[in-house]
Amino acid sequence: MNIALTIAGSDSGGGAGIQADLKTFQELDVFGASVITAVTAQNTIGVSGISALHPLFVKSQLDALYDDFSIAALKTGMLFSAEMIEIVAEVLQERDWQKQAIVVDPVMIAKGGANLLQDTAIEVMRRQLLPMAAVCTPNIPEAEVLTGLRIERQEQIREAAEHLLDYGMQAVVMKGGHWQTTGEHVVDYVFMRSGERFQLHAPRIATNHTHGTGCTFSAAITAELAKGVQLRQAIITAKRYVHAAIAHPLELGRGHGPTNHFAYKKYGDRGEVTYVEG
Ligand SMILES: Nc1ncnc2c1ncn2[C@@H]1O[C@H](COP(=O)(O)OP(=O)(O)O)[C@@H](O)[C@H]1O
Ligand SMILES: Cc1ncc(COP(=O)(O)OP(=O)(O)O)c(N)n1
Repeated sequence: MNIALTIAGSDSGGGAGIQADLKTFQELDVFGASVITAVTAQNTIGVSGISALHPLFVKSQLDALYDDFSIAALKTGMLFSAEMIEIVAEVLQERDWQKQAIVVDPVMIAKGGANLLQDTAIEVMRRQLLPMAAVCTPNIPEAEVLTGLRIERQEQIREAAEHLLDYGMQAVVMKGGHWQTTGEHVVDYVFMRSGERFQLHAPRIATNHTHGTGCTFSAAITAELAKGVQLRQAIITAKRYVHAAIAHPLELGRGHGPTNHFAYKKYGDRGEVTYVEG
């Protein structure tokens, strides 16, 4: 049984954060372990409170896992503060980070507008975490913050991705959920260090139930990597997983409802996700 780890915040509403990650791991047949960085009081309407754990207790959780388990792949989600990122990076350095596939989802702002990463943490994320990533999965606003570049035209997506690849990661997925939102399709742009590039296309689903899409996508990549799947195929399968989760909403809550983590196993992706080279 392959073990995947999520280092992220708890979403009491169950649609994003640790809860989305563990559901995704389970559905994709890996054993999920978790290190909680912060607890949020959250539902589909928004975040009403955040209580970050002490970074030393985050270290205790990581040490407890590494003293017992062999982690095949891990993802980071809500890390909240510079101190938290520093301690996570320090433990990963001590624990042979090169032997694990690391997925960095640079979570910054929840759909309801709550800030999940302090401004002072951005530079620490750039310097200490991004260089360890096998893949980083920013949405377009997150990519703008990480690179300091404006992304208004398609060629600027490539420029920003190349900037991110310079930090040392093997691949970057620029998620298109927030990009050209009037179009019929969503496109995610994948840039690999090897020079390989491809786009993932899917019909844009008219739904309010997109809470946790980014967490679910990065968790699915992590699960596939934990099973030993190559990075390109892991990204494609993850896209199919999250697309199915959006396409079959559960209609829960009064705001941005959660995606359906059961859907991929039940219905597949209906063949709606395609990829295009370049
Ligand atoms: N309305 C939608 N229809 C289909 N796919 C979507 C939709 N919204 C987001 N996605 C997909 O969900 C994944 C997460 O993207 P995004 O919503 O941009 O991330 P985040 O939650 O981090 O902001 C991407 O693969 C994106 O293309
Ligand atoms: C605890 C926690 N972590 C991450 C998020 C953000 O998740 P994301 O997948 O980006 O989805 P939205 O919040 O944008 O819907 C979160 N809300 N809570």
